[in-house]
Amino acid sequence: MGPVSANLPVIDLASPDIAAATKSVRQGLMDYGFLYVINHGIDEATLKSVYAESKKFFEQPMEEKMKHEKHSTHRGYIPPETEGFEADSGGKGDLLECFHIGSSESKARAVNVWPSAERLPSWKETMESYYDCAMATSKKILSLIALSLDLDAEFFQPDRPETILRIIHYSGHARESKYGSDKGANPHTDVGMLTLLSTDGTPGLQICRDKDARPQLWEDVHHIDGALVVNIGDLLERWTNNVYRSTLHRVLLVGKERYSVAFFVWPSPDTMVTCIESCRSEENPPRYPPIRTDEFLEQILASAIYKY
Ligand SMILES: O=C(O)CCC(=O)C(=O)O
Ligand SMILES: [Fe+2]
Repeated sequence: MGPVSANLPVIDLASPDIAAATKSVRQGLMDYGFLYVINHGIDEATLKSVYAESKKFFEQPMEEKMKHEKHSTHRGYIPPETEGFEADSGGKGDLLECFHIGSSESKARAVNVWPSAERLPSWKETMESYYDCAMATSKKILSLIALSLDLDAEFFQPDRPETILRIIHYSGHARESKYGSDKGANPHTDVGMLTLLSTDGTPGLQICRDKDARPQLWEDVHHIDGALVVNIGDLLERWTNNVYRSTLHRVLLVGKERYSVAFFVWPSPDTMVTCIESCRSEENPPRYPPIRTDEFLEQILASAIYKY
């Protein structure tokens, strides 16, 4: 059997038919935990400059990139094969390299690190501008998700969101691996509330809807021009009492370089995550006790393969 394609719903964020959009969001998050969004408000020129700047950073010599290596507050450059170790992958980390930028109003007061302004004069401005666009788009999606759960549209709007903008580069070839890694990104779920993903169109992203099935069935998430991919993380899965799914995904290498940009949104750290009313019933009683967002993230990050 050849590769299977995931048939994710496409949500038009500019559609006046909110009821229809809400219904598709619900179906997509129940079936896949993944969606496409179109008319998302991030224009092509913005994305183009993000990719151009991303390329400029990753093209630099390793020695230059390592000057910005990620520090204890998770901001900065992460070289290949340092993260994403799967429990059973025998020490094979992700082949991707990436750069993390966080929110400036973060609880931890973590400071961002930036490439040298002399070498890359437009880098910071370009990424900050994308950050703002991605946040505005994420807020629109969070409204639809809230409506899809019979909640007030504002329910998930974080007042002090914790976010990571992750600029990613895949070299495309496993032969560059030092430790025998063979995946761009090992199978994982995202930990937070919402992920907004843009790619340069190069394939490789796959999802597995039933992580316990053997053999696992991996479905390709194809690129759609003009669309962004959205998925939810473990925190929203818990909040919805497992009604919405935080789906396992990975990135295979396809023999060609690949660039992508992921934007991870978490609620404010003091937000209580308590089973949403419309997600509980006699047949589906609450599975988890209430927990504060920061406590949940602390617990889950201890076991997750990604530490952000
Ligand atoms: O690069 C991609 O397409 C996905 C990246 C991803 O899943 C992640 O960074 O969590
Ligand atoms: Fe992910």
